[in-house]
Amino acid sequence: MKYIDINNLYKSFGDFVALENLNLTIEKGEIFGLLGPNGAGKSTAINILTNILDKDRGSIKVLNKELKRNDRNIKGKMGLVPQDLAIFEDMTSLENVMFFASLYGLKGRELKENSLKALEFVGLENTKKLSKTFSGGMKRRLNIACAIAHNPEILILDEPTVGIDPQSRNHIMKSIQTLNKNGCTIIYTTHYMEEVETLCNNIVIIDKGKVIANGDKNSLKAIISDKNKFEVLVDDVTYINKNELLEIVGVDSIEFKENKIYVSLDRELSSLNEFILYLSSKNIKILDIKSKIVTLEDVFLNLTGRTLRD
Ligand SMILES: Nc1ncnc2c1ncn2[C@@H]1O[C@H](COP(=O)(O)OP(=O)(O)OP(=O)(O)O)[C@@H](O)[C@H]1O
Repeated sequence: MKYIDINNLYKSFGDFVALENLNLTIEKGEIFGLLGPNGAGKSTAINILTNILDKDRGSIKVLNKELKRNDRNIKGKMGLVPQDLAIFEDMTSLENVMFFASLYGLKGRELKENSLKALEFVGLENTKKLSKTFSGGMKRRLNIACAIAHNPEILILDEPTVGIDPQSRNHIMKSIQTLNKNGCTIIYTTHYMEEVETLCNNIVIIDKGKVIANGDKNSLKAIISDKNKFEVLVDDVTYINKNELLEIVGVDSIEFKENKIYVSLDRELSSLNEFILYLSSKNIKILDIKSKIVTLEDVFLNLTGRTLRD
């Protein structure tokens, strides 16, 4: 069953087109991944969906009904974890969660009980300490607690793990999976493809306000199933010209990391031979070659010629 259906969503800021006829469908009960590099339009789409921003045109249907501005019923079913922390630093964790839950109409005992449960769920204690004393990871978890105390049917998380320690990241990943198992539909936006690969059933990759690929992770990877990826360790990359390598027939993408070259090659062509001949012609010593597993990052690189974190 479709929970959200977005059709031809268009938004510009002056001359700049942030969303160019975006189409997305989110099924009830799934963890939906919205993947794209910085500036792709993820937050713009989320902000329109949550009524923070007005669209220019297009349609958004929630549970088959066109989303109207300030529809309280639909808003009450949603929880938003915004990209920028939205907590009051001079309040305790419980005060923060109770404040946001009260905006959704919770009162009295239910307000306190739900807020305590949300804090426990994200692994935060109810202390007298003010939120400003919390670590970055704790603040991120509090940000999530504030969005779930009213038990939303759909939770939208806009890059919830930016700049946090691995322990908090793991905790957040697990919390999202548990919420989903308990019936909450999740929209997860990020530019960390590893998170999307771990969490999401369906994934849409957007770039420059447009969908460039969608499907589950296996069907997305199948887009480049005719490619082999290698990690080539060399003694020196100084004299390698990326453009010359890209001119070799069958060389699809090239990335450098220190003395390693990551190369994606067409399986059908003998481009590996040509690639090695090029390195030899420059007197570059190959120290090691490893075959690599294809990731969603490679899919993005293949489709756009850029990495997600360029
Ligand atoms: N209010 C605004 N005025 C002008 N331009 C804007 C505004 N909001 C967003 N943009 C531009 O629209 C584009 C899409 O921004 P958006 O925040 O949706 O991207 P994003 O995919 O969420 O990226 P990030 O991961 O960096 O947040 C960016 O180029 C951004 O500069």
